[in-house]
Amino acid sequence: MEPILVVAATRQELTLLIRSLGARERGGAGRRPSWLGKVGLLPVVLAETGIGKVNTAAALAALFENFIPRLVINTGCAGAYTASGLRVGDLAVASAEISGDEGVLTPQGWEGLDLIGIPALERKGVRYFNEFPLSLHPAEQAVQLATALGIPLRRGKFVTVSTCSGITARGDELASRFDAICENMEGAAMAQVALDYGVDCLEVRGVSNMVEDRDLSRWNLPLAVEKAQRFIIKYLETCGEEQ
Ligand SMILES: O=C(O)c1cccc(C(=O)CC[C@H]2O[C@@H](n3cnc4c(=O)[nH]cnc43)[C@H](O)[C@@H]2O)c1
Repeated sequence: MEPILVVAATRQELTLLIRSLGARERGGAGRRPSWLGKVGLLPVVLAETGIGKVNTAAALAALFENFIPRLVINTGCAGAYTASGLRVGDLAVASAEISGDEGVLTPQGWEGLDLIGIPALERKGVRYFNEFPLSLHPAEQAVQLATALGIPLRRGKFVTVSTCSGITARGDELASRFDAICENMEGAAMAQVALDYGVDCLEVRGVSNMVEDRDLSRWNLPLAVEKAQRFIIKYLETCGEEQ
């Protein structure tokens, strides 16, 4: 049975999963640590990619050269945009990922890679510039599971940034430009590499902070990563039951 792969930027975002799945360290993720565990009969590989798009892309390329999972799940925390309806501790599922700061700043404003005319990825005749779709079925399953469990979760577009928005106005600008609900630093890299290798992908993040004028006293990273991991465990259990 092909494993499901779960990736996160930091160890904190995987610790509960590693423990709950009785996972043991393995190789095969390039220069990054990874573990193999099980949910019932379902094998699950967990990998710590490091922060940001470069680390995520490097880790996923190394992993996919080693094996092709049936699904890759990106988890961790995220900053929610003010108009999203999300609150700290809620969950968010990506319908699409957007590379939010790859493009050109012109005198008329920001433009994406389409202005340059060079796509980030071309696959099966489709040119992908800044936006990468995520797989529909796993996201719908996640929404249904959250509804059944009474867990607050919203599905919408995520923005991936290299410069985090520590200013309310910048977050509001990205939210309205891309019609997005939250931001992070890795998801677009996962979605692009998964699309390139033809691997289904899902992204579920816990909201650690609102994207507002930077005030770390209002953040709750431990709550966000715990909520996200507890939900991923439930999701993996439903995948295991389908076998
Ligand atoms: O110190 C800061 O100002 C700061 C700003 C954004 C994120 C952090 C982190 O410590 C977490 C980075 C980590 O978590 C994801 N994340 C969480 N919140 C956000 C956000 O508001 N904007 C972008 N990324 C966020 C991200 O995927 C990283 O892996 C500190």
